[in-house]
Order: sequence, then C-alpha cells, then structure tokens
Amino acid sequence: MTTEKTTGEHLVVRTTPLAPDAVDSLLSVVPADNPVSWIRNGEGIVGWGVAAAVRTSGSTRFSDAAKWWTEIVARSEVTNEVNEPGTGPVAFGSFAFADDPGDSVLVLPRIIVGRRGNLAWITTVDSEIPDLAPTDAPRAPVVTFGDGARNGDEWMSVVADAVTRINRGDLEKVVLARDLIATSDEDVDARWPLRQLSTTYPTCWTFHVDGLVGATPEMLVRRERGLVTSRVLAGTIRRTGDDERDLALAATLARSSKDLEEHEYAVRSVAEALEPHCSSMNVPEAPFVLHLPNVMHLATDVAGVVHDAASVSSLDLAAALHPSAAVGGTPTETATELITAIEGMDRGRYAGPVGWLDAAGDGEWGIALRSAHISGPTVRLFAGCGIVGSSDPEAELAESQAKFIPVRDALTAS
Ligand SMILES: C=C(O[C@H]1C=CC=C(C(=O)O)[C@@H]1O)C(=O)O
Repeated sequence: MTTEKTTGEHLVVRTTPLAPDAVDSLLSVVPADNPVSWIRNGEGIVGWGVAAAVRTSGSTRFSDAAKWWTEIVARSEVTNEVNEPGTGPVAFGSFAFADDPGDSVLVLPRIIVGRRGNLAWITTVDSEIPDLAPTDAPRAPVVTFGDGARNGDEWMSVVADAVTRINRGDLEKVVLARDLIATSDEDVDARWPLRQLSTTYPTCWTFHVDGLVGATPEMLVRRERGLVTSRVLAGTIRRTGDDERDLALAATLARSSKDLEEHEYAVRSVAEALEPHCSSMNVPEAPFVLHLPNVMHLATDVAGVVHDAASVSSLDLAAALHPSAAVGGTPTETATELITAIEGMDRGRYAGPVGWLDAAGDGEWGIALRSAHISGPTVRLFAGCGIVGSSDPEAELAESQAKFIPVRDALTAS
C-alpha cells in the first residue's frame, strides 16, 4: 500500500448547500487538476484536486483501501449542512480486475460538487470554496487506432479455445476481453471523452478516476441507508439503428437460450455474494431488456436490505461481489485462471469496481466497462464478451466491436 499524499493531523471537511442552478452542468465546472466523475442523467458527483490518496495492489487491495479510508474519516473534522449520501468526505475509487498485476486507487478530492434532484452541494477539504464558473472547454484529441494485445483473428481463436474447454466440461462460462490502442500527438484530456459520454449515454454511469474513463451500464452495488441494489447485465445484442428491427431483436434476445444461460450465471454470482449481507432480498425470475444507443442487454435488478451496514461498507460489498460472472465467469476461480492463461493482456482496472464511498460507508460501485485507460497521449480501450458453450467467435468479435463504440466515438467526436 502506498499513501500518495499524506495529510496533517486533521482534515477540515465542509459540505455547504448550493442553489440548484449554481452549476450549469457538473462537468462544465471541473478543471484539469486530477478530475474525478460519477454522473448519471446529469446528477451525481464530480471532484478535483487531491487532498489524500492511496494506491493498493494484490489480494488485499480492497481491504487495505477500506482501512485507509476509515483512518481518513477518523481524522476528518466534518461540518455537513446537507447530510445526504455523497456529502461530507467522499472517496472516488477504481480497483484492478485481478490480484496481480495492477494498481488500485482511492482518492479524496479537495473539491467535490454534487447534484441530486433539487439538491446541490459543494464539499471542500482543507480548501476555500472555488469559483464555479464553467472552465475552458477541453481540447478534442486527434487519435489513430491500432490493435491491442491481439488482433481480431487472434482473439477469435482464443474465444474458440475457450468454447472447446467449456464444451469438454472444464467450466461453464468465461468472459474474454480485448483491447484497442488509440494514439494522439498530445496528452488526452479525460474531460473530453467524459463530456461526450455523459451526453450520449446519459443512462449509464459516466466515470473517471485516475485515467480510467468510461460510461458503464452495470451497477455492481449501490448501498444507501441500509438498502442495497445491483444491476446485473450479461447477454448482448447489437442495435441496428432501425427502431422496429431493434424491437424484434430485443424479443429475440429475451428468448435466446445462449444469452439467458450467460445471464443466469451472472445473476446467481451476485445473489450468492450479497445473500450473507442481507436480511431480505428480491431477485426477479426473468431479466428485462436494457436498451442502450449501441447495444441491448439482458438485465436484472437485484435488491436487498442489509443487516450489517454498521460494519460492512459499500466498498466491502463491492469486494465481496467482484468478480461477478458478468466479467469473470463460472466457476469464478477456474474462469479467472483461464483469463490469465489465455486472454493475453493485462486488464488493469478495466472490469474492476469503480465508484465512490462516503464516511457512512454508503456508495455506488459500477463495473468499469465501456472504458479506457488514458496514459498521456495513449488510450487503451477495452471490451469483453461472455463466452458459453454455444458462443460463436465471429459473433463475439462483432459484439466486442459494438462495445468499443461508446469510447471510440467519444474520442473521435469533435
Ligand atoms: C465484459 C463486458 O460486458 C459484460 C457486461 C454486459 C454484457 C456482457 C455480455 O453480454 O457478454 C458482458 O458480460 C464489457 O462490456 O466489456
């Protein structure tokens, strides 16, 4: 565990209400100084600056980060005039998919601005309230795309290999991912794709933490005052742009035994991981079809009442749920070992939990899908597909291409 920024004995944290129209749009006020974001339908929280941060790795990456956060909260002198989830000190986090390799990060920004319904607020940490005028617009990058660790043909043979292993009984499902590399002449400003993604994919959670940017449709876990929810996705069909055809395709997806099987594994893995923490749970019997601009997914919203909110935070729940079968597979351990053995790339923080938590332990943790890692002028885009015994490598390649669209378009829009 590396503490990136140490603070003095005390952190002075102040949350003050803002007039609902004090900020035009949350992203418009975020400067280039270490921006963080968690926005859906124009609501959520953004932040900038670093008051404190920690980097963790390995199998204790979640528990080490959780311990650090408890210490930070204990050292905070909080004045909170809003007292809603997401007010007071809030840490934004992004966790590596695998125990090894990969770094995870949790950061307490100096400034956090939030909006929820008619409520708006600002939280400062050892800072004065800044001017909330819109910043200069970020520059649009000019990028060229190239293959990542594997080209399309190579990746299809990896998928075919997984299908063979599944059909001979080694495992039931594995999620295999691939990457694309975008290169620019100058450093890419994360605020550019963030603005595009939040506009084009308003129903997704548009996130950015320490270079990892994306718009995810999948909520691993949200905990708010004892209530826990999770949106499980698995099973995908591409949209055509023709509404009538897409409706027919949605009906096909809802009846597809291959997609229903893939989905069932994901729901089961989430329900089983949440169960020990809940006094009651609702797991719908059949999924609904979630429509996004690029794809449609089978989706199930799992809900529960937690009985251990005093001792188990939303981050602890995310750790218990990760990796769900929407990004790992079934059985989990066999699937993650197979990913390491055949996928041929380091996922980094792609497909890991990304989100935030507050001093009470409430928070939201999505799965970092439809995402990319920005590192100076280089951007690595990721997309993965659930593979079961009846998967067709060519169809999976096409699905992965559809899943690249959000970030790809966000980088090329001008
Ligand atoms: C792993 C990804 O998607 C998961 C989430 C929804 C649907 C999926 C699927 O149908 O394969 C994947 O399990 C990704 O977008 O990179």
